[in-house]
Amino acid sequence: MTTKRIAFLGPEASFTHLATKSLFQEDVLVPIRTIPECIEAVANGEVDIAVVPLENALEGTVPLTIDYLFHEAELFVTAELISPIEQHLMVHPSNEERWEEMTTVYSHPHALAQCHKYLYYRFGKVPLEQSSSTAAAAKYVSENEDLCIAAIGNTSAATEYGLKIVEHNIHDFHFNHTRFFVISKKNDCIVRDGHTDQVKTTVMITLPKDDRSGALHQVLSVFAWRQLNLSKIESRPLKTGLGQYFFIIDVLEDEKKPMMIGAIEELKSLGCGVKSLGSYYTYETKNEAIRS
Ligand SMILES: O=C(O)C(=O)C[C@]1(C(=O)O)C=C[C@@H](O)C=C1
Repeated sequence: MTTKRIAFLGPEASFTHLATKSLFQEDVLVPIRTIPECIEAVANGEVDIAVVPLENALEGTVPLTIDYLFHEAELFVTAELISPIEQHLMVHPSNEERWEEMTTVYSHPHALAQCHKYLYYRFGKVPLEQSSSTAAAAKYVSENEDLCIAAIGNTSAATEYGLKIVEHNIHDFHFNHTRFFVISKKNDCIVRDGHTDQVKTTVMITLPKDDRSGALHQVLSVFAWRQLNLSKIESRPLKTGLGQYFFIIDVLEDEKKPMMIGAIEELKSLGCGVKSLGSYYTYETKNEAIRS
Protein backbone atom coordinates (compact mmCIF):
# COMPACT_ATOMS: atom_id res chain seq x y z
CA MET A 1 0.00 0.00 0.00
CA THR A 2 1.48 3.41 -0.95
CA THR A 3 1.63 6.10 1.73
CA LYS A 4 -0.95 8.82 1.22
CA ARG A 5 -1.29 12.38 2.46
CA ILE A 6 -4.44 12.75 4.52
CA ALA A 7 -5.73 16.18 5.55
CA PHE A 8 -7.93 16.50 8.62
CA LEU A 9 -9.64 19.33 10.48
CA GLY A 10 -6.87 20.11 12.94
CA PRO A 11 -4.91 20.85 14.92
CA GLU A 12 -3.71 17.60 16.55
CA ALA A 13 -6.16 15.95 18.97
CA SER A 14 -9.35 17.25 17.36
CA PHE A 15 -12.11 14.64 17.20
CA THR A 16 -11.51 14.61 13.45
CA HIS A 17 -7.84 13.76 14.07
CA LEU A 18 -8.76 10.83 16.35
CA ALA A 19 -11.22 9.50 13.77
CA THR A 20 -8.63 9.93 10.99
CA LYS A 21 -5.96 8.04 12.97
CA SER A 22 -8.34 5.13 13.45
CA LEU A 23 -8.50 4.49 9.68
CA PHE A 24 -5.15 5.79 8.44
CA GLN A 25 -2.36 4.38 10.59
CA GLU A 26 0.36 4.22 7.94
CA ASP A 27 -0.15 7.55 6.20
CA VAL A 28 1.04 11.13 6.55
CA LEU A 29 -1.60 13.11 8.42
CA VAL A 30 -1.77 16.83 7.65
CA PRO A 31 -3.65 19.14 10.05
CA ILE A 32 -5.58 21.92 8.30
CA ARG A 33 -7.34 24.80 10.06
CA THR A 34 -10.79 24.87 8.44
CA ILE A 35 -13.22 22.53 6.66
CA PRO A 36 -13.19 24.46 3.33
CA GLU A 37 -9.36 24.43 3.35
CA CYS A 38 -9.39 20.63 3.92
CA ILE A 39 -11.72 20.18 0.95
CA GLU A 40 -9.69 22.57 -1.21
CA ALA A 41 -6.50 20.69 -0.34
CA VAL A 42 -7.98 17.54 -1.93
CA ALA A 43 -9.43 19.42 -4.90
CA ASN A 44 -6.06 21.03 -5.77
CA GLY A 45 -4.05 17.84 -5.22
CA GLU A 46 -2.10 19.03 -2.14
CA VAL A 47 -3.32 15.89 -0.34
CA ASP A 48 -4.91 12.63 -1.53
CA ILE A 49 -7.72 12.52 0.97
CA ALA A 50 -9.41 14.76 3.54
CA VAL A 51 -11.42 13.82 6.60
CA VAL A 52 -14.08 16.34 7.63
CA PRO A 53 -17.00 16.24 10.10
CA LEU A 54 -20.38 15.79 8.44
CA GLU A 55 -23.07 15.25 11.05
CA ASN A 56 -23.51 15.00 14.80
CA ALA A 57 -26.21 12.96 16.52
CA LEU A 58 -27.20 15.88 18.77
CA GLU A 59 -26.61 18.87 16.53
CA GLY A 60 -27.26 17.56 13.02
CA THR A 61 -25.40 18.40 9.84
CA VAL A 62 -22.19 20.43 9.72
CA PRO A 63 -23.48 22.89 7.07
CA LEU A 64 -20.01 23.98 5.91
CA THR A 65 -19.13 20.44 4.82
CA ILE A 66 -22.32 19.61 2.96
CA ASP A 67 -22.60 23.03 1.31
CA TYR A 68 -18.98 23.04 0.20
CA LEU A 69 -19.35 19.57 -1.31
CA PHE A 70 -22.46 20.65 -3.22
CA HIS A 71 -21.51 24.13 -4.36
CA GLU A 72 -17.73 24.21 -4.63
CA ALA A 73 -16.15 20.82 -5.22
CA GLU A 74 -16.31 17.81 -7.52
CA LEU A 75 -15.22 15.19 -5.02
CA PHE A 76 -16.33 11.78 -3.80
CA VAL A 77 -16.92 10.11 -0.46
CA THR A 78 -14.72 7.03 -0.13
CA ALA A 79 -15.65 6.05 3.44
CA GLU A 80 -17.48 7.34 6.47
CA LEU A 81 -16.20 7.20 10.04
CA ILE A 82 -18.49 7.23 13.06
CA SER A 83 -16.98 8.18 16.42
CA PRO A 84 -18.43 8.41 19.92
CA ILE A 85 -18.07 11.95 21.26
CA GLU A 86 -17.38 12.82 24.91
CA GLN A 87 -16.96 16.49 25.74
CA HIS A 88 -14.96 17.72 28.74
CA LEU A 89 -14.29 21.15 30.19
CA MET A 90 -10.57 21.94 30.53
CA VAL A 91 -8.44 24.82 31.79
CA HIS A 92 -4.76 25.71 32.04
CA PRO A 93 -3.30 23.91 35.14
CA SER A 94 -2.39 27.25 36.68
CA ASN A 95 -6.10 28.13 36.69
CA GLU A 96 -7.30 24.81 38.09
CA GLU A 97 -8.09 26.18 41.58
CA ARG A 98 -10.21 29.07 40.25
CA TRP A 99 -11.70 27.43 37.16
CA GLU A 100 -15.28 28.34 38.18
CA GLU A 101 -14.29 32.00 37.76
CA MET A 102 -13.59 31.38 34.05
CA THR A 103 -14.42 34.40 31.91
CA THR A 104 -14.95 32.70 28.51
CA VAL A 105 -15.52 29.17 27.20
CA TYR A 106 -14.02 28.34 23.80
CA SER A 107 -14.92 25.52 21.42
CA HIS A 108 -16.23 24.55 18.01
CA PRO A 109 -19.88 25.70 17.59
CA HIS A 110 -21.07 22.09 17.42
CA ALA A 111 -19.30 21.24 20.69
CA LEU A 112 -20.70 24.34 22.43
CA ALA A 113 -24.17 23.37 21.24
CA GLN A 114 -23.74 19.76 22.44
CA CYS A 115 -23.09 21.17 25.94
CA HIS A 116 -25.77 23.85 25.83
CA LYS A 117 -27.74 22.77 28.92
CA TYR A 118 -24.62 22.34 31.05
CA LEU A 119 -23.28 25.75 30.04
CA TYR A 120 -26.65 27.49 30.34
CA TYR A 121 -27.59 26.15 33.78
CA ARG A 122 -24.12 26.19 35.38
CA PHE A 123 -22.46 29.15 33.67
CA GLY A 124 -25.27 31.09 32.01
CA LYS A 125 -23.40 34.41 32.29
CA VAL A 126 -20.07 33.21 30.90
CA PRO A 127 -19.58 34.25 27.25
CA LEU A 128 -19.01 31.51 24.66
CA GLU A 129 -16.47 31.94 21.85
CA GLN A 130 -16.38 29.85 18.71
CA SER A 131 -13.17 28.25 17.47
CA SER A 132 -12.38 26.33 14.29
CA SER A 133 -12.25 22.99 16.19
CA THR A 134 -12.29 21.65 19.73
CA ALA A 135 -8.52 21.15 19.58
CA ALA A 136 -7.98 24.72 18.34
CA ALA A 137 -9.86 25.86 21.47
CA ALA A 138 -7.67 23.70 23.73
CA LYS A 139 -4.52 25.01 22.04
CA TYR A 140 -5.68 28.61 22.50
CA VAL A 141 -6.34 28.04 26.23
CA SER A 142 -2.88 26.47 26.63
CA GLU A 143 -1.27 29.53 25.01
CA ASN A 144 -3.10 31.98 27.27
CA GLU A 145 -2.20 31.00 30.80
CA ASP A 146 -2.82 34.57 32.03
CA LEU A 147 -6.49 34.42 31.09
CA CYS A 148 -8.85 32.37 33.24
CA ILE A 149 -10.59 30.71 30.27
CA ALA A 150 -11.76 27.18 29.44
CA ALA A 151 -12.05 24.94 26.38
CA ILE A 152 -14.41 22.08 25.57
CA GLY A 153 -12.83 19.07 23.88
CA ASN A 154 -11.67 15.48 24.32
CA THR A 155 -9.14 13.89 26.70
CA SER A 156 -6.46 13.70 23.98
CA ALA A 157 -6.65 17.48 23.54
CA ALA A 158 -6.19 17.94 27.31
CA THR A 159 -3.07 15.72 27.15
CA GLU A 160 -1.71 17.22 23.92
CA TYR A 161 -1.98 20.81 25.16
CA GLY A 162 -1.21 20.16 28.85
CA LEU A 163 -4.63 21.18 30.17
CA LYS A 164 -6.50 19.97 33.24
CA ILE A 165 -10.00 18.52 32.84
CA VAL A 166 -12.21 20.07 35.52
CA GLU A 167 -15.57 18.57 34.48
CA HIS A 168 -16.00 15.31 32.54
CA ASN A 169 -18.79 14.38 30.12
CA ILE A 170 -20.61 17.70 29.96
CA HIS A 171 -22.51 16.92 26.72
CA ASP A 172 -26.27 17.12 27.24
CA PHE A 173 -27.27 13.72 25.89
CA HIS A 174 -25.47 10.47 26.41
CA PHE A 175 -25.80 9.16 22.82
CA ASN A 176 -23.36 11.55 21.19
CA HIS A 177 -21.73 10.46 17.93
CA THR A 178 -20.26 12.28 14.95
CA ARG A 179 -20.09 11.12 11.34
CA PHE A 180 -17.03 12.10 9.29
CA PHE A 181 -16.66 11.93 5.50
CA VAL A 182 -13.43 10.66 3.93
CA ILE A 183 -13.27 12.51 0.63
CA SER A 184 -11.13 12.11 -2.47
CA LYS A 185 -10.91 13.15 -6.13
CA LYS A 186 -11.28 9.49 -7.10
CA ASN A 187 -14.55 7.63 -6.75
CA ASP A 188 -12.83 4.71 -4.98
CA CYS A 189 -14.64 3.05 -2.11
CA ILE A 190 -12.11 2.28 0.68
CA VAL A 191 -12.32 -1.40 1.59
CA ARG A 192 -10.36 -2.35 4.73
CA ASP A 193 -10.87 -4.71 7.65
CA GLY A 194 -13.49 -3.60 10.11
CA HIS A 195 -16.08 -1.93 7.91
CA THR A 196 -19.75 -2.52 8.62
CA ASP A 197 -21.69 -4.72 6.17
CA GLN A 198 -23.91 -1.97 4.85
CA VAL A 199 -22.81 -0.02 1.78
CA LYS A 200 -24.25 3.48 1.40
CA THR A 201 -24.54 6.00 -1.43
CA THR A 202 -25.00 9.74 -0.91
CA VAL A 203 -26.81 11.62 -3.66
CA MET A 204 -27.55 15.32 -3.91
CA ILE A 205 -30.71 16.15 -5.81
CA THR A 206 -32.28 19.34 -7.13
CA LEU A 207 -35.96 19.34 -8.15
CA PRO A 208 -37.15 20.10 -11.71
CA LYS A 209 -37.19 23.82 -12.55
CA ASP A 210 -40.97 23.94 -13.27
CA ASP A 211 -41.74 23.77 -9.52
CA ARG A 212 -44.58 21.26 -10.07
CA SER A 213 -46.54 19.97 -7.11
CA GLY A 214 -45.57 16.53 -5.87
CA ALA A 215 -42.00 16.78 -7.23
CA LEU A 216 -40.41 15.61 -3.98
CA HIS A 217 -42.99 12.83 -3.74
CA GLN A 218 -41.96 11.70 -7.23
CA VAL A 219 -38.28 11.67 -6.17
CA LEU A 220 -39.08 9.52 -3.15
CA SER A 221 -41.20 7.11 -5.20
CA VAL A 222 -38.25 6.52 -7.55
CA PHE A 223 -36.51 4.93 -4.56
CA ALA A 224 -39.64 3.48 -2.94
CA TRP A 225 -40.92 1.26 -5.77
CA ARG A 226 -37.39 -0.17 -6.20
CA GLN A 227 -37.31 -0.94 -2.47
CA LEU A 228 -34.18 1.15 -2.06
CA ASN A 229 -33.96 1.96 1.63
CA LEU A 230 -33.12 5.56 2.59
CA SER A 231 -31.27 6.29 5.82
CA LYS A 232 -31.31 10.07 5.59
CA ILE A 233 -32.99 12.91 3.75
CA GLU A 234 -32.23 16.52 4.42
CA SER A 235 -32.72 19.80 2.59
CA ARG A 236 -30.21 22.67 2.37
CA PRO A 237 -30.70 26.08 0.76
CA LEU A 238 -29.65 26.31 -2.88
CA LYS A 239 -28.50 29.88 -2.14
CA THR A 240 -30.49 31.11 -5.17
CA GLY A 241 -33.51 32.45 -3.26
CA LEU A 242 -35.89 31.71 -0.41
CA GLY A 243 -37.74 28.41 -0.73
CA GLN A 244 -35.17 26.86 -3.06
CA TYR A 245 -33.40 23.78 -1.80
CA PHE A 246 -31.30 20.80 -2.73
CA PHE A 247 -31.80 17.44 -1.03
CA ILE A 248 -29.15 15.16 0.40
CA ILE A 249 -30.29 11.56 0.35
CA ASP A 250 -28.42 8.55 1.76
CA VAL A 251 -29.43 5.29 0.11
CA LEU A 252 -28.49 1.90 1.55
CA GLU A 253 -27.27 0.48 -1.77
CA ASP A 254 -24.25 0.56 -4.08
CA GLU A 255 -24.52 3.07 -6.93
CA LYS A 256 -23.29 0.39 -9.36
CA LYS A 257 -26.26 -1.92 -8.68
CA PRO A 258 -28.88 -2.00 -11.51
CA MET A 259 -31.65 -0.65 -9.25
CA MET A 260 -29.50 2.38 -8.33
CA ILE A 261 -28.45 3.01 -11.93
CA GLY A 262 -32.13 2.87 -12.87
CA ALA A 263 -33.13 5.21 -10.03
CA ILE A 264 -30.56 7.83 -11.02
CA GLU A 265 -31.57 7.63 -14.69
CA GLU A 266 -35.24 7.98 -13.79
CA LEU A 267 -34.52 11.00 -11.56
CA LYS A 268 -32.69 12.67 -14.45
CA SER A 269 -35.51 11.94 -16.87
CA LEU A 270 -37.92 13.56 -14.41
CA GLY A 271 -35.85 16.73 -14.79
CA CYS A 272 -33.97 16.47 -11.48
CA GLY A 273 -30.30 17.42 -11.09
CA VAL A 274 -28.43 14.47 -9.57
CA LYS A 275 -24.92 14.49 -8.15
CA SER A 276 -23.74 11.20 -6.64
CA LEU A 277 -20.95 11.47 -4.08
CA GLY A 278 -20.27 7.75 -4.56
CA SER A 279 -20.73 4.57 -2.54
CA TYR A 280 -18.82 3.86 0.64
CA TYR A 281 -18.54 1.74 3.77
CA THR A 282 -18.78 2.81 7.40
CA TYR A 283 -15.95 2.40 9.93
CA GLU A 284 -16.84 2.80 13.59
CA THR A 285 -14.23 4.21 15.97
CA LYS A 286 -14.12 2.54 19.39
CA ASN A 287 -14.70 4.49 22.59
CA GLU A 288 -11.09 3.90 23.73
CA ALA A 289 -9.80 5.82 20.69
CA ILE A 290 -11.38 9.07 21.85
CA ARG A 291 -9.80 8.70 25.29
CA SER A 292 -6.30 7.78 24.12
O1 LIG B 1 -13.04 17.66 15.20
C1 LIG B 1 -13.25 18.52 16.04
O2 LIG B 1 -12.66 18.55 17.13
C2 LIG B 1 -14.24 19.57 15.79
O3 LIG B 1 -14.19 20.57 16.46
C3 LIG B 1 -15.35 19.36 14.81
C4 LIG B 1 -16.55 18.65 15.40
C5 LIG B 1 -17.80 18.88 14.47
O4 LIG B 1 -17.78 19.66 13.56
O5 LIG B 1 -18.83 18.23 14.75
C6 LIG B 1 -16.28 17.22 15.47
C7 LIG B 1 -16.83 16.44 16.43
C8 LIG B 1 -17.67 16.99 17.52
O6 LIG B 1 -19.01 16.72 17.18
C9 LIG B 1 -17.52 18.46 17.66
C10 LIG B 1 -16.93 19.21 16.71
